[in-house]
Amino acid sequence: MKSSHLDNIPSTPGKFKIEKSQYLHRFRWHYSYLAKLTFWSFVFLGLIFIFFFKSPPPPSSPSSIITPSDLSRRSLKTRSWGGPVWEKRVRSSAKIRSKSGFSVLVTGAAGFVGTHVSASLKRRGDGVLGLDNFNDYYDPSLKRARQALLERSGIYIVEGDINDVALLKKLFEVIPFTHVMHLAAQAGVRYAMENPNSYIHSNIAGFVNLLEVCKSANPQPAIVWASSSSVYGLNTKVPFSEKDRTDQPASLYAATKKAGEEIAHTYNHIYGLSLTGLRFFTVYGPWGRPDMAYFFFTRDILKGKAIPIFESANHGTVARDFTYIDDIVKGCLGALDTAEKSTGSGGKKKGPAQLRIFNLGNTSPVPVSDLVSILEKLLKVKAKRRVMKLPRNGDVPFTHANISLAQREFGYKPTTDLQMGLKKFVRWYVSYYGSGKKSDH
Ligand SMILES: O=C(O)[C@H]1O[C@H](OP(=O)(O)OP(=O)(O)OC[C@H]2O[C@@H](n3ccc(=O)[nH]c3=O)[C@H](O)[C@@H]2O)[C@H](O)[C@@H](O)[C@H]1O
Repeated sequence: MKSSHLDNIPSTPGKFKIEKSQYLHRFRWHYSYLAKLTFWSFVFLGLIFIFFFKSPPPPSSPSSIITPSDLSRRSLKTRSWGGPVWEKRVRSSAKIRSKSGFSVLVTGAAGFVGTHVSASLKRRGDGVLGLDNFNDYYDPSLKRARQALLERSGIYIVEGDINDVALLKKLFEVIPFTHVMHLAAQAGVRYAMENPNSYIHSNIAGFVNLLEVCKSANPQPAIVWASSSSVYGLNTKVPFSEKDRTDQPASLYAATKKAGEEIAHTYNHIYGLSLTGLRFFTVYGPWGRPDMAYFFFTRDILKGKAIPIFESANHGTVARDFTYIDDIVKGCLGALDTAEKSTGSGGKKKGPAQLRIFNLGNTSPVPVSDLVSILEKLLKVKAKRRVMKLPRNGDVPFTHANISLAQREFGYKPTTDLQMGLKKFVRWYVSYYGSGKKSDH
């Protein structure tokens, strides 16, 4: 094809010298070609240098078992655990300081319930080691603040995931834990529609990993773990009793907690693990979870932002058996104190072991609109209420606990009503975030 006249027009007008010799032209072309080649060779070598010398070194393996989840985790991040200094920290945190105290591994220790339970155990002289992956389901700076709080009382939180088998094995190698308080989980009922896999990852895969390590440990620990009131799902019989059916979960969250209860049965049956599941009823209080209604209602009321208040069909009330954190902590400690030893060892069952489920609620459901009225009084700000139909997102219209079983077994008796509990929460909230309308968390 013939070139068009446009091809002969220089890109830099005025510099085009048609009379220059062919030789000079070729020399210049070669010269610039060599310069470019040298330049790009240096860039290429530089990149190779950065790749080999700056990439993180492979972790010095304190343990030999590597799982696929470890590998994917490590490809992003180097291992933050292992070594003599780390082991010393672990030992010191888990050291029992009272006669007949326990050594407890608390998973989810930087979480809301985990922080409170860890602090309480430590106060009474038990050895406590925390484990938490510090994920960003909600503001991780709140988890870091809780961590700092625990650190001040000598509790170390190992940063890691319950899916990391090598880490769990290492922890049991260093400390023969008598108990595991398993509170690490993907919480939240509505978020399950946004990120279903996170529930499978933490509440099912993570739980199984933990049980696998516990069943092989010698001695096997007794395990107390967080189930949920949400397992009652669409039940209409009130108050909810542990004997009631729990086969109608309304959310994937509830379904994973129910699955956890069945998985617990299996590990108890095959391996003799002592397992106690606690069905928590809408736990609230200082250092709580910002994804929960009472927490973000407080934030939004202070900001003057509208709050959505759900109502069920025919303008029916939506109510919860809100339970104050201190009551829940007492229930957790009661369950730990009455947990019998696991009967197996090294993966073999030696005899039947304890398997329990308890409701931990407050036994007095309160409509969500009343919760808002209490907050209005405490905050001295009128809420902008947007009443709307309960969305089909996993929420159930009401919860109400029958707590007689926990009462009988370990004297569980909640003592804080919603009015008093929210007063303590608001006091904490204001001291932590300030009462201004600027809190942007
Ligand atoms: O007991 C449990 O097993 C669960 O408790 C908690 O779930 P819930 O009881 O659903 O608490 P939470 O979200 O605070 O909603 C409270 C109320 O406000 C209503 N609600 C909620 C949001 C909203 O925008 N408007 C509203 O009216 C809503 O309809 C509800 O009536 C934990 O989050 C969960 O992890 C699990 O532990």
